[in-house]
Amino acid sequence: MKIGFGNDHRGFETRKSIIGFIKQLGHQCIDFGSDSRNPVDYTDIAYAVSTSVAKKEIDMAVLVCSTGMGMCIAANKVKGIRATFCMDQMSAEISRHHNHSNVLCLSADLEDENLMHKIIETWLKTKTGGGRHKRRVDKIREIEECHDPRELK
Ligand SMILES: O=C(CO)[C@H](O)[C@H](O)[C@H](O)COP(=O)(O)O
Repeated sequence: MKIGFGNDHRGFETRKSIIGFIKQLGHQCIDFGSDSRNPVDYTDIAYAVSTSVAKKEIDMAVLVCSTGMGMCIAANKVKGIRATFCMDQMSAEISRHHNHSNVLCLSADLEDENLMHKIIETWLKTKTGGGRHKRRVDKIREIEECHDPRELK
């Protein structure tokens, strides 16, 4: 598969190892940066990577920032993106099987390299579930299509 990767300055230290690991698993890895310790806004990286997933230029993507949370919030603003923040293999598996996650967000400061690799491997190999899981993900798509926040009182 074609897997995107993006990090901000806080994720810089992990990038080499993660890109290498994704390739080692037999995937193509498309690097969206940032290849520098200079501060960069996680929003810009998350937007570029998520847009590429939404346009189906790439299949899925991994994002890393300090906590993984900023990347996750920004990625989920892009239509078609189901970004999940995972801290263990079980949440990685469920986020794929139940929620059809297409962007995985990781924390450079709370997860070590070995754990990140295990999470990525599990996430990439887990297939999306059908039945009730697909029905619920279809409902997420409906919310995305129809929800107008101006209707909220
Ligand atoms: O959004 C975040 C926190 O949830 C990201 O982890 C960023 O990496 C972090 O905010 C960057 O912080 P910095 O003090 O500007 O390095």
